[in-house]
Amino acid sequence: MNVGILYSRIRQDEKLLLNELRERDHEVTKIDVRKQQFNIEDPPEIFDGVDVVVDRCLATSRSVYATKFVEAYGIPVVNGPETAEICADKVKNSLALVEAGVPTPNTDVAFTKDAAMASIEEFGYPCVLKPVVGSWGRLMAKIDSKDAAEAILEHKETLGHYEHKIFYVQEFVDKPGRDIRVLATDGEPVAAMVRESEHWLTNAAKGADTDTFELDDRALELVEKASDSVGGGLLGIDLMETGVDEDGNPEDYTVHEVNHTVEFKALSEVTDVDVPAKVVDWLETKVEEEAEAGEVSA
Ligand SMILES: Nc1ncnc2c1ncn2[C@@H]1O[C@H](COP(=O)(O)OP(=O)(O)OP(=O)(O)O)[C@@H](O)[C@H]1O
Repeated sequence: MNVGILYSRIRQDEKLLLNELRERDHEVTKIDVRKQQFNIEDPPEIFDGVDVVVDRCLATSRSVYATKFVEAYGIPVVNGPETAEICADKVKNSLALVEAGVPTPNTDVAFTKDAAMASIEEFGYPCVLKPVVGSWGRLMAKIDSKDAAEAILEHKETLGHYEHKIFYVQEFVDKPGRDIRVLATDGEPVAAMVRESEHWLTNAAKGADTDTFELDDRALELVEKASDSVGGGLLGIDLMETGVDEDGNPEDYTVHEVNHTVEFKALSEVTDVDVPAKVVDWLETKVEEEAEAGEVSA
């Protein structure tokens, strides 16, 4: 098959994917989105012969628009634009999870400093303020006091980009010093890891320690539901444990986020699972299914 990779920078994650595809003799078309003009009717030539497109754009806005074009050109794309749109925005992400009955941290959205302050006081201290768009834990604030809240809100209102004027206030989850990242393809886990840190942000990008994690039935159920809630695809599903029993086993979970252009280098390093191989297996199946569906409707 000919796999188009939408990208603006080739990271280690993309290299892993490209190596696996080439080892299996698949053709790879690298599509640097910075160099394309996406016409509303005629696809750029680079898409000729491409069977499936994998979106690996770093910038969310590019992901959302470029995948929309690929879909309009009639080429299967993972993840699709609807999924990208939900995952790219924490508000849409939270709403989708709630609608699907997936436990997720309670969240308020407010449009003014005063309304946000009322939410913060309601949640109590500490609570969390997140930018609606962003990743790697950037510009996230754990608010420990009213003084801190006032300062952060004022900074955001005065200095922030317009997206920072949407205040996303969330309850603080007292997790056991770690969160769980599951890489899943259409709700089927490929591998999972815990990210452990003394810092309240436990993102791998922030230097957290990582280790493998065995998913129990409840986690499996939530991963499937969380994936469905955003339309499926190759996703990174982030969970926090909301309690652990005497033996250190999770009592329940809350899903705080589903990521659409998920990084898997850190996971590959920690697990025995051949992550890129699993991802390419899934892609191959997807393309076969698309081809069969095309033959049936033809
Ligand atoms: N409500 C919360 N209570 C406690 N800790 C939280 C909460 N929300 C997030 N965290 C911590 O902050 C980290 C980053 O959160 P989140 O995933 O929402 O941010 P992000 O910028 O989208 O990160 P990434 O892109 O790596 O997923 C999580 O890994 C978790 O450890």
